[in-house]
Amino acid sequence: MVVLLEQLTSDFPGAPGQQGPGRSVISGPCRSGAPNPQRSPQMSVTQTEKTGARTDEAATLITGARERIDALDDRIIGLIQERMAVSAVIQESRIASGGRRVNLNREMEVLAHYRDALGKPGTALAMTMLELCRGRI
Ligand SMILES: C=C(O[C@@H]1C=C(C(=O)O)C=C[C@H]1O)C(=O)O
Repeated sequence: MVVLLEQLTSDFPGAPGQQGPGRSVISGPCRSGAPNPQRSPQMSVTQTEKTGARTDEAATLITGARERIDALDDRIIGLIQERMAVSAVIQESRIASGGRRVNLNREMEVLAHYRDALGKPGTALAMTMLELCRGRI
């Protein structure tokens, strides 16, 4: 499954780095199973398979950058959980006062905020986040 995900996310034709200037084309012996002259013996097959890199240098860079991404994702998830808790306080207060859980005018403001910052995918991200915070409507 891990290998499949790796292929899906980094080896499909439209993946970042698959096209355009600066992409090094690997051909010849590497593809036919013969030893890759760019890959040193110290580099474990596991690391190259995990990163999709063809050189030690790229594998090291990718491994370090992925650790940063994992740390960022942990913080993003923590912030989303914090947002869910704050949103719940608002919703419970409004419901207790006799109002409704959902306030569409406010949700439009949130959607516009994300769209202005991140473009069209920002809207989709905000919709998912709103669903996490108030459930499906
Ligand atoms: C948190 C609120 O309640 C609901 C949840 C929202 C959110 O999580 O951003 C926005 C609007 C409401 O549907 C609010 O009104 O501010």
